Amino acid sequence: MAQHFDYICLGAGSGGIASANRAAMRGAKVLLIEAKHVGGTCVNVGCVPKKVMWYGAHVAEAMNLYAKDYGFDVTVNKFDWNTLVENREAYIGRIHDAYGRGFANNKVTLLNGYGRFVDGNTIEVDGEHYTADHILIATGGAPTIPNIPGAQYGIDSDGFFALREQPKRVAVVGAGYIAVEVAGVLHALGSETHLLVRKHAPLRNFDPILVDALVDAMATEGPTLHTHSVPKAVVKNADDSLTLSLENGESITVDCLIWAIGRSPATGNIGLENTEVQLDNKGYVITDEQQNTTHKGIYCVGDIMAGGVELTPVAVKAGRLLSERLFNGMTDAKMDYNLIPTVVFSHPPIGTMGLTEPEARTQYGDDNVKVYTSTFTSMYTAVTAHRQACKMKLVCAGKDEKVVGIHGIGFGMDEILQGFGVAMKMGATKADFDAVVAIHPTGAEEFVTMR
Ligand SMILES: Cc1cc2nc3c(=O)[nH]c(=O)nc-3n(C[C@H](O)[C@H](O)[C@H](O)COP(=O)(O)OP(=O)(O)OC[C@H]3O[C@@H](n4cnc5c(N)ncnc54)[C@H](O)[C@@H]3O)c2cc1C
Repeated sequence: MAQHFDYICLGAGSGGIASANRAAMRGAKVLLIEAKHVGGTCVNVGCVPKKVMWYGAHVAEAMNLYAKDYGFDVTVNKFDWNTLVENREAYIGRIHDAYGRGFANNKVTLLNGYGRFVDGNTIEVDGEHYTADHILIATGGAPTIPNIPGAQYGIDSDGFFALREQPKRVAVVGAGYIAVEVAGVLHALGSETHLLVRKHAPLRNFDPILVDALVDAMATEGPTLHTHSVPKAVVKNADDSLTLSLENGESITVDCLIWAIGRSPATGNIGLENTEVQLDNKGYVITDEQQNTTHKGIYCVGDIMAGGVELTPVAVKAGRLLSERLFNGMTDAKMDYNLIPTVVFSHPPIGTMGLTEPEARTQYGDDNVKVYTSTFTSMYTAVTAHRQACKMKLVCAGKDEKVVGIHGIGFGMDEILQGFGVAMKMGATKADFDAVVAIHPTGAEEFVTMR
């Protein structure tokens, strides 16, 4: 006989865990099903290992680019990739343990296995049936591999985190933030790194000030950027190296090829044909603004949601709000997908929120947009031979100069943005920004002193 629960969460990634825990805290009997590792993409092959590698890259940059001018006579005998990876995985292990304690405290039942819908109320895992009044789909996504000859010789971002040896020469293909971050880390840690993008620059949808500054930083610091580079085929050579040929006739030979060209939703094999859940033409689950799918009693949050924003805190917040609605009487609870701040852990890091300048000009008209910018040398690098620029922009709209976009690239930007996000969410104007006394000397103070 099927075991019955109030709520089943399919997928124990960012969204599933957050929703399961919150539902259980509100008294629901919850089953959380996970096919691989608790924590999903973010904890195992996303944000967490990525940020650890980025910190590793920071240490390398501090020693290689800056230490000397701060008076340190540093001799680096070697860098042991495996030590970094082992310490990273041990940390992830501790996060897994913490999840386990959380589930025990909240009385969430965790089931290891691959779940499929049998019908709108039933999930099957390894031949057993589990029923629930409410079911959440939070199965996330997976990296996309291009459909070209020899593509299988490359690895994806999951494969990057599985590397137990540092590649000597590596090509990262992709123009999104994952490609930029992976390439930046490998370069800083000492791999000869090539970043190949289809068009004229990476992160093309970001504000131009960020794109231009990132391209400038790559030109002086690396990795080597190859623009207008569309992959055509990959060949494995006798010495195990890989030659990637491009549609523009060029080719590049490396030891490791990483595809970072985007992600696809994990909706293909979960039995949705046995429900009335509708997908869009790319396979993402269609929901309304309260995370309801087209099948009553089935919900969806996170990376597989059509029109969503593929970030961990978005999945977490949507999952929690859904549980508050279903199990705590907050009938109006819904996620606000507007004005979501985000950071790219590039070198230097990028922080961005709201409209880019071109978007604001289209939305409000040229006459109603005023832009403030600031360019300076990050003080961290002001005393060193190697200088690094910091660039910031405020995009303001209307007579009251409401801040509708905030963009920055430079040292510390990853930690700067969150507080400004609060201000923007509250509808702050340029005058509100100016009314705040600057914190000196910081990079952040530029955002409240722009003329
Ligand atoms: C390299 C990389 C770096 C990233 N960096 C950041 C970052 O810095 N900041 C940020 O906010 N976001 C980042 N992200 C994005 C972030 O990881 C995702 O937005 C987030 O994990 C989405 O959560 P989710 O719950 O939708 O799905 P996931 O976290 O992907 O979880 C889905 C889970 O469902 C499981 N599953 C799938 N199908 C089934 C099934 N049938 N049965 C049982 N279980 C199943 C999967 O195994 C997985 O564990 C990064 C992603 C990548 C790939």
